[in-house]
Amino acid sequence: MAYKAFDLSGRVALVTGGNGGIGLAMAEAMAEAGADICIWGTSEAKNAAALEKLAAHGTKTAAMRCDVSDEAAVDRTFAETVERFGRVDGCFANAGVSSGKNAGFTEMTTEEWRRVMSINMDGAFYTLRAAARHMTERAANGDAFGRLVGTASLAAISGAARNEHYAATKGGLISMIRALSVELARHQITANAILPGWIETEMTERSFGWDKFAAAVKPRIPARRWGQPEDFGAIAVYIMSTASSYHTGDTFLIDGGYFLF
Ligand SMILES: NC(=O)c1ccc[n+]([C@@H]2O[C@H](COP(=O)([O-])OP(=O)(O)OC[C@H]3O[C@@H](n4cnc5c(N)ncnc54)[C@H](O)[C@@H]3O)[C@@H](O)[C@H]2O)c1
Ligand SMILES: O=C(O)C(=O)C[C@H](O)[C@H](O)CO
Repeated sequence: MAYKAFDLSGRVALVTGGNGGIGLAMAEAMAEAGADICIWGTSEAKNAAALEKLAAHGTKTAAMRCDVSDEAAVDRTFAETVERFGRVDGCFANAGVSSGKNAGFTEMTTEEWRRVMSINMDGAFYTLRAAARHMTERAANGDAFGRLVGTASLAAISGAARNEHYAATKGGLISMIRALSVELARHQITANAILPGWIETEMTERSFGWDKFAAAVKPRIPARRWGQPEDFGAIAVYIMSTASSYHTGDTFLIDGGYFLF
C-alpha cells in the first residue's frame, strides 16, 4: 500500500516551464499522486502536447501561456490559475534558460546577462511572489498550507564556467528561497530549492551539446549516466505532501553524485 501522506488528492500544483523536461516530469508525478496540475509555458504546441500526457492521470489539468519574465503576465495568469482551480497549494518556479555555449565572461554582453536574469531570477521572483501573496492570504483566512519551490541548479555551486549569468541566477534563487523559508514558516508555508545536476533535456542539448557531456561531464558522475527528468518526480511529490511539513529552507541536490577532481 502506498504511504498515505503522499496522496496529493485535492491539492493543486502550479509548475512554470511545465511543458517539458524536469517541469513536466514533476507535474506528471504529482498528477499520478492525485494532484490537480496547472502548467505554464511559452509554446502553445508544447503546452498542448504536455497537457495530453498530464490528462492521462485523470486529475484536473490546464496549460496556460505565460512568459514568466513579464510581471503583468505572471500576475494575470496566476489570478487565472486560482480562478480555474480555486487555489494553488504548491508553486514550482521551474522555468529557466541557460547558455553555456558562449565565448566566456569577458565577451558576455549585457543583453545576454539581462535575458538570463529576466527569466531565471525576475521570473522566479514574480512567480513566487504571486504565490506567496495567495498563500499568506489563505493562511490569514484559516487555510494555512503552502509549498514554494525553485528549480535552481548544481551550477550555483559547481563553478559553471562561461555560464556566470546562469550560475548567478541559480545562486540568487537559492538565497531568496532560504530567506523566504524563514519569513513564511509561521504561515505553514515551506520554501525549498531543487538543484538538478546534468539532466538530459532540450535545455542541456541547446546549451552544451551531447559531445561536451560525453567528454567532460560524464567522467565526473559516479552513476555514469545523464540524470533523467523522471529522477525529479519523487522529490516533487514529497515536497507537495504533508510528509514534508517540517522540511523547509533546504537545497535538494540531485546530481548522481557529481564530483570535481
Ligand atoms: N537540464 C539540466 O541539466 C538542468 C540542470 C540544473 C537546473 N536545470 C533547471 O531546470 C529547469 C527546467 O529545465 P529543463 O532542463 O527541464 O529544460 P527545458 O528547456 O526542457 O525546460 C525549461 C522550461 O522553461 C520554459 N521557459 C523558458 N523560458 C520561459 C519563459 N520566459 N517563461 C515561461 N517558461 C519559460 C520552457 O518553455 C521549458 O518548458 C530550469 O530552470 C533549468 O535551469 C536544468
Ligand atoms: O544547470 C544546468 O543548466 C546544467 O545544464 C548542468 C549543470 O548543473 C551545470 O551547468 C553545472 O555546471
